[in-house]
Amino acid sequence: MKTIEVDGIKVRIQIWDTAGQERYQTITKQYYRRAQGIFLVYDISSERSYQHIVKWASDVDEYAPDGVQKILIGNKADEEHKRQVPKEQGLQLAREYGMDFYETSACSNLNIKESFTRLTELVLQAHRKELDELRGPPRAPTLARLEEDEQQPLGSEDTPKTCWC
Ligand SMILES: Nc1nc2c(ncn2[C@@H]2O[C@H](COP(=O)(O)OP(=O)(O)OP(=O)(O)O)[C@@H](O)[C@H]2O)c(=O)[nH]1
Repeated sequence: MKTIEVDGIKVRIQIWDTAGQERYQTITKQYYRRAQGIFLVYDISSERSYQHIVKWASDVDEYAPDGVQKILIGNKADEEHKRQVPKEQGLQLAREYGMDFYETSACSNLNIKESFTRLTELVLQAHRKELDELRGPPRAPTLARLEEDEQQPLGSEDTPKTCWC
């Protein structure tokens, strides 16, 4: 679980890292059904992992809900010396699928926040109508709610902690 702020809205996202290995695929497919956003990730130092994206994308088409948002990721961008997949090749595939594309590095923290924020933005946009209903028209009760929120103790769900002891 992670809370991020997008467009002034605090969004709590639940992240599942599915197993890549073939033997877990029966389980993996179960997770697609409730997904709202999906990262398709390959390793820039492995042409083979890039080739697998076609299979992942077709599984997502088959098992994920229709409106699911997808982003293509080329991870391990810190391993430039081992690169087998040119950035242009990743971009090209993303264009074909109509997806955004990021090269990331979990090691150097490159584009991690950016890609999660973007995927969340896309999910929010896709659910804009429900979101507007949630926000509701601006009216007095909102003020009352704000006052209530201010009284929440430090360390409650979305309040950043200043001390963990
Ligand atoms: N250099 C580098 N190594 C990475 C990066 N991200 C992950 N790794 C390494 O790659 C290996 C595999 O990482 P995992 O997170 O297990 O990859 P995965 O795709 O979830 O693997 P599966 O569980 O088989 O699906 C580990 O040794 C990680 O430390 C990265 O951005 N850069």
